[in-house]
Amino acid sequence: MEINGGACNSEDKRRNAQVEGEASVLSSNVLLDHVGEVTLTLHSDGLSWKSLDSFDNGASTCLGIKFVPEIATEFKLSDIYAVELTDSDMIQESNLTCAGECFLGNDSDYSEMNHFAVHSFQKSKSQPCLWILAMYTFGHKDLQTCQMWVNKINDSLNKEVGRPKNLLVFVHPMSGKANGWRTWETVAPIFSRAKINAKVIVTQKAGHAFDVMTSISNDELNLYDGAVAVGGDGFFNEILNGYLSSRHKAPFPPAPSDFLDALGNDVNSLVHCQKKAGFETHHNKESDPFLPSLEHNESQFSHLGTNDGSHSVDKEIEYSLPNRKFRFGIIPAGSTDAIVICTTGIRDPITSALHIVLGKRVCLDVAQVVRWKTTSTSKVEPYVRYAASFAGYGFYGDVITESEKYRWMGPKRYDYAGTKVFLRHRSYEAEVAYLEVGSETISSIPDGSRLFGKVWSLKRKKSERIICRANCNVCNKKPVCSSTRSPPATPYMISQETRWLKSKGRFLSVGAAIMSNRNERAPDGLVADAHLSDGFLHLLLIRDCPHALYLWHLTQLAMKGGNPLNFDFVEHYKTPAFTFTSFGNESVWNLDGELFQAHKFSAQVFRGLVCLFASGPEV
Ligand SMILES: Nc1ncnc2c1ncn2[C@@H]1O[C@H](COP(=O)(O)OP(=O)(O)OP(=O)(O)O)[C@@H](O)[C@H]1O
Repeated sequence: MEINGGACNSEDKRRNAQVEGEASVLSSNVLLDHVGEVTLTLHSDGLSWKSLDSFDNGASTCLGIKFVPEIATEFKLSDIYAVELTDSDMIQESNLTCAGECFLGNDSDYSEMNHFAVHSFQKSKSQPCLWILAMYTFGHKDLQTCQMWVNKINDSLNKEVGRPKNLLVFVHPMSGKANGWRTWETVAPIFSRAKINAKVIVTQKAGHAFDVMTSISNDELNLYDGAVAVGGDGFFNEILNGYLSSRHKAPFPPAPSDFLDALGNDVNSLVHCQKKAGFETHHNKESDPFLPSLEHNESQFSHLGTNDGSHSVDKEIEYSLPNRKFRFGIIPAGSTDAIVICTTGIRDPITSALHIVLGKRVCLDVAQVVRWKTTSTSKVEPYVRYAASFAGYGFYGDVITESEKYRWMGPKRYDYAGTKVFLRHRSYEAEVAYLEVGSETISSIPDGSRLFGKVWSLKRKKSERIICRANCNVCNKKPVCSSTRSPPATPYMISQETRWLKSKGRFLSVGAAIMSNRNERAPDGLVADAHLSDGFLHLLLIRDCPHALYLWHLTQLAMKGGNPLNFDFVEHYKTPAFTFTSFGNESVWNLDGELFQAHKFSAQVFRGLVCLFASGPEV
């Protein structure tokens, strides 16, 4: 269809306007704000415009000065998030510049125009991960023509797959520098322009979002396309745990090998405890010498479920995981925001909002952590938590504990607490066992690594590292998210060639990086080549060492291009599962920035268990 609506006084140009390339859906001559008269064409996959003025490539002169508009001449539908009729007065006030006046003629002509705006974005030239809002305003004398353009573009946008329509938005008002609400106010117009229904919940206290996510029925959850966290990593972790705690059904990871020894002869108490907590025993064939794995059922979180009558975790529909439709979004407003940086490449609320409204998708590995015992003297009470980015003990736990005393400092508390904990230089005794995966599984990872452990880590040159980025080959190798029928397997469940190896001693820290954890303090992250969805975590064991060497390691972490793992006291293992037992004085764990006390626990990675509205960083 072609419409010659008479935007300006150039009838001939309009008639002669030809659309090159593929067949157009709609074409009109309109005025493009800041450019002049153009032929605007809607194709099946995007919009393009061509200047009808006698200037090359849209370049023009204004008062004798050559003006080359720095705006795109075509944009893909997948990059357009909204189109709307706009108020001409508003446009006139906000947009008329020298260029606009020159091109558009006098003010009275302009005010007779009707307008529609196409909302898209541009990538920053200096930082391609930074997406900047861009609005293109088109004018036409005929209101119906403008309305038709809006309708046609909207029809095309409605055919774009994967865009959310209904979202649950959790805002943590006290997050970061206590500007969670202001951050939401900044991005909310993007959601309303994109006609997304957002149910906004401003949290009143810690645990509020968790309660909402656990108590919402699966039927109701299915009405939403996702949940958005306006806050930090800890806040996202809380929402993730609320989502998974009653819905993720999978065998537990094998428990630490001395687990039965610790119980002595009182095996009955373990069985009793499992039953009370809603667990069933489940024999794990491959985990010898580890305890048989346990499987939890829906009554595991009975305190949050139907047993106490306060919540209605529905029984009628099973919730399948991973769920491709239900995605998480994070609008960064926290103190560190490592998950946002790793999944969008930048810490910017507008960029994150655009990833959400445009319906981007990336899958994330999630670590399931099962705490068997809180302290050495406490009884066995299995308790499950999930972590998306990082679990750390020793230095990392102590920094969080210390920083809690200085909440009033805002995000700076981490630097202050970090310095104090560094000066203390405390080490902790622990035993870590990790699963070494055989060649069958390793060969499925197209990164050339054939050996695990320290050798794997230290012998690799920086140039051999494959960094996780948008459309990452490593993460896309097995698209587990495409299957909504069966639960994702952990890699060691597939492979027959598995072996548990142990490391025991005094550690300054024990860390498990599920993703690279890039952040402003560690520009390459804790592990530069960790992937978002390869089914592995990176175990980092930092053995007790002289203070100066530890400082050197931390300095390397803080440097872009540093090599923090290249030290004798650093052990690095890529593994899908590990167990941990502490001895003597204990530190605490830090799970995605939140405190977690555990004397004995097991962890396993579920590949691509959840999806995020993000496309991976363009690093
Ligand atoms: N309204 C609230 N008041 C106080 N705490 C809250 C509130 N809502 C959520 N929380 C809790 O605050 C914790 C930290 O939130 P968030 O991650 O957004 O902030 P942060 O400043 O980045 O802190 P951290 O660095 O500890 O992650 C979350 O675990 C969450 O449970």
